[in-house]
Amino acid sequence: MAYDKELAAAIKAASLAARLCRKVQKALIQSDVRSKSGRHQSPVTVADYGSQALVSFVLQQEFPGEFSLIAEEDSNDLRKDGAGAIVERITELVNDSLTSDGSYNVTLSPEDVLKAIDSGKSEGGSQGRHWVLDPVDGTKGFVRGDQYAVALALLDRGKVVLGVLACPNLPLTSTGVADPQCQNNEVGCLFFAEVGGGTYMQPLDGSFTVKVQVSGVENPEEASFFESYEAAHSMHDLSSLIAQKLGVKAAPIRMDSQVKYGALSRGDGAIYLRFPRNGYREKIWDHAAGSIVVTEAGGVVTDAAGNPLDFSRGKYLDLDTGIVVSNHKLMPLVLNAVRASLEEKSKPLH
Ligand SMILES: Nc1ncnc2c1ncn2[C@@H]1O[C@H](COP(=O)(O)OS(=O)(=O)O)[C@@H](OP(=O)(O)O)[C@H]1O
Ligand SMILES: [Mg+2]
Ligand SMILES: [Mg+2]
Ligand SMILES: [Mg+2]
Repeated sequence: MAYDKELAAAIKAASLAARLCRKVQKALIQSDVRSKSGRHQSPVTVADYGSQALVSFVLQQEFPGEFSLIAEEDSNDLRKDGAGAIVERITELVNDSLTSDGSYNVTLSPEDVLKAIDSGKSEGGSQGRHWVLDPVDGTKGFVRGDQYAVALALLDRGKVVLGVLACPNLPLTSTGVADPQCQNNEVGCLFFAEVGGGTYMQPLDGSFTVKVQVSGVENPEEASFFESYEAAHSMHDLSSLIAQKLGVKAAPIRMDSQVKYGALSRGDGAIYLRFPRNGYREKIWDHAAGSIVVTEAGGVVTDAAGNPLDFSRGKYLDLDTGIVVSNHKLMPLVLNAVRASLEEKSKPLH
């Protein structure tokens, strides 16, 4: 396939980053978590920075000279007075991960780490190739001890051509995967997809691979749906109205991050509804890897009006109100319910 070399490098980078995150989540201490400066404060941890430095370093080693990365974090807060100790801690984590892997015989300095983090400042767009990274997607979930993902994708001329989602806390076994190799209690999955090649899942150690498919459910009454764990990230009252109109019986599955896309790609549920509050602009790194993982598994990802997501316009996805995911059979029904619910919500109260 056309992007096999890139896919192998992405799997390697995301697996290493996932191992780093796992180590941090196990030992998470108060000083590892900071609030990002700026108007919309959100948490960021040594794992977010360490993961971004590691993925950026590995990709630059594998593809020297032709490197463009759009990633969530930057080193601004790490270059402020008093951040020395945290930069040391990140550097140590990154070097430990590189040593444990063994394929790169290097020790990075704190400045190398800061530079690696800052090489994620590309603007993306519709020309050329760009890597897209969310080093820890679902940082709130990560801090809570719940679900999170390392999400890495490649854009080629504005289209997502491969995606890797490492989900260190997602159990391998699901109701949707009837493979005897998966019948254990192991936790930690990696999903990967290349355009035209389908979607696959592995345990984090890569010891086996299974092809996955989205749910084939056609009757919405039998479908269950995913939404954000955080009520501030998606309007739960709106998704509940949509589910009611569809006749969905099951309670929503609330889960942090793009792990929702991974779980959906193997049929754990059939629908994902995401409705951020007015004014929120979606970033490409929150959906690029997840969307190809679902579409290559036979699903559809659109905005609330049914339009495909456009990853070619820079770091934002400019879209109509929300993101909706399901299989092809359910999609028209889901979009009708979305339309009806949005209309109902926008009617003035008497
Ligand atoms: N206000 C608001 N509205 C919508 N979305 C927001 C908002 N604030 C943040 N974010 C982004 O949501 C990312 C977390 O993904 P989810 O929303 O799927 O997970 S969660 O269940 O809400 O934690 C989260 O990703 P990370 O920052 O990588 O954790 C954010 O990019
Ligand atoms: Mg964040
Ligand atoms: Mg994110
Ligand atoms: Mg993030």
